[in-house]
Amino acid sequence: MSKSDSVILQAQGLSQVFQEGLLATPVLHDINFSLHAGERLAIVGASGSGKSTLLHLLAGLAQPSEGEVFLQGQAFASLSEAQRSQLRNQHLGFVYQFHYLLAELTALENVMLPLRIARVPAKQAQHKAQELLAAVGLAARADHKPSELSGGERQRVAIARALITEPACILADEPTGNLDSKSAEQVLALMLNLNEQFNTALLVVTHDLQLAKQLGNKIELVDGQIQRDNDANA
Ligand SMILES: Nc1ncnc2c1ncn2[C@@H]1O[C@H](COP(=O)(O)OP(=O)(O)OP(=O)(O)O)[C@@H](O)[C@H]1O
Repeated sequence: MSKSDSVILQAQGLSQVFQEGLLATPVLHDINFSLHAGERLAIVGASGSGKSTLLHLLAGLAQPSEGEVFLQGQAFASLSEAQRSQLRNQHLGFVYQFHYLLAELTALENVMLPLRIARVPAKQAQHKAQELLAAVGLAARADHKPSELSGGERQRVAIARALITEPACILADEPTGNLDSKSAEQVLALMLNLNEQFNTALLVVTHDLQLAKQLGNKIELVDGQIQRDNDANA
């Protein structure tokens, strides 16, 4: 895999404390790491350890109590809300446990959607969406609606949709959490393949230690802090 040294996403001294009245709940404490172009990283931790909170901060969807997140060298905190969403849309793709495809649109139309929102002409968007559906092995399902696809196929459509804007980084939250083990394996293999093919950095939040192992690099959140582990033979 060709890797460059460029840092895509950087967490610097991130802490998050949720304050409700007099009750302060510290969730994250002094989180530091960088994700480079083409790198893969799993974030694991027990339920309630702060994985989703961290993912929100990394996407610039919430403000940390302390510290900063840099996406392509730009600090989210230094930007307006509109600039933050522009930066996010330009460089990040999202894959969730539930696919969030629009029921009334075909697979092709769902994949095209981010480009249509970005006002890319329909023909161009359609061509790109067809290419990506082929890349995820679903060229023959382009005209199917989500209800006519299996769970694994829907998740592959969601991955194609996340990739269509050519993001530097995919943030995935339990991407295989809703799938049977065979579909989960296929979806993981696909993400690893796309990561190599497009050099897209891949950050996956998961409970699944097997999945984390296959990603190679792992950060474990324990008591709001990082315990790092590198699995060379993953
Ligand atoms: N807006 C909020 N206000 C107060 N507490 C919150 C808020 N959001 C999350 N928390 C608390 O922060 C802690 C971490 O939550 P988070 O959802 O990040 O954990 P998680 O590791 O993603 O959990 P899971 O694996 O169960 O999804 C939990 O104790 C949760 O109750």
